[in-house]
Amino acid sequence: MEGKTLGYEQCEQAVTWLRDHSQHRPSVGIVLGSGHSALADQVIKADIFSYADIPHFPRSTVPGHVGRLVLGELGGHTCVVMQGRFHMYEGYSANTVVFPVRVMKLLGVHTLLLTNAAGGLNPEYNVGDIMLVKDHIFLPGLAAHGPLVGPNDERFGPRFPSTSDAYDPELRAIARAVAKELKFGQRLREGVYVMEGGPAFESVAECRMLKLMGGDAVGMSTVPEVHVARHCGIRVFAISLITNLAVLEFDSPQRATHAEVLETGQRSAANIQQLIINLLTCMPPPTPSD
Ligand SMILES: O=P(O)(O)O[C@@H]1C[C@H](O)[C@@H](CO)O1
Ligand SMILES: Nc1nc2[nH]cnc2c(=O)[nH]1
Repeated sequence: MEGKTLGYEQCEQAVTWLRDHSQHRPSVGIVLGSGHSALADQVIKADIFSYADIPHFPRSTVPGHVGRLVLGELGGHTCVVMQGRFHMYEGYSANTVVFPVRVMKLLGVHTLLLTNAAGGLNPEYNVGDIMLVKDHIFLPGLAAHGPLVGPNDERFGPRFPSTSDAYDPELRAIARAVAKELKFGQRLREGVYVMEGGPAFESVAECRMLKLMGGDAVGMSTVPEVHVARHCGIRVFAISLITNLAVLEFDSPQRATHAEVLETGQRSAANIQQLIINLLTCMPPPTPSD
């Protein structure tokens, strides 16, 4: 496990660097998961930075995670877009995984839109469905392997934040209306995302357990980012693209693969992009009180 703690001062240094290198002052943050990176190509007046050039930023190591931060205009908002995220299974601590979200906070971001690729646990789900995340089960977090473990920095938020209200109901309602306009029909779902540590995909018995626990989809990310975003008062919206179906039968020949995850991501890119851009367009414009 990589051990350097990235705190408030390191966030400030990254923010200073970004403000020196871009005129954009983003109010919306977007994190693009596996196979979703093409959305960043839609950003207008884009300033594009490799993670390698930004002070204290970790490096992307996963195929499908480009490793660039894009600042510019999207859907009428000034946005900062992560073209690729960090995962705990890459060997990064939870503190490192969430560093960019804290940088976003200090940049002035008040709303965070997260995307991920996930395996469908709910038997009604199909590959290509888009699930609005209404809640989560944070398996590493339940065992104190979350980003808020350790000394609490009150400049970010309180010691004991609530997570029962993590996923903003108003943004989900707008997304449902947008999906209706886009005629997504049954492809639009709303459910519970389970985060496991990875990098191995789940065994059949594990998939069965996660389904019994109330999970609709399973993945390896997102919830650490949600925890720190809510900790520092950022409004959160998250979607999972169902890229594959969890294997729930012991004698099934089906296997989850990262190649299938990326392939489904590419096939569904247009739908995800339309949903996010239309959501941004319908989102109330940022006000100073947000
Ligand atoms: O970053 P996300 O959560 O979209 O990536 C998922 C989880 C693993 O990183 C990878 C497995 O294929 O996709
Ligand atoms: N853990 C997990 N992560 C995924 N990411 C995309 N598909 C899956 C999956 O089936 N399981």
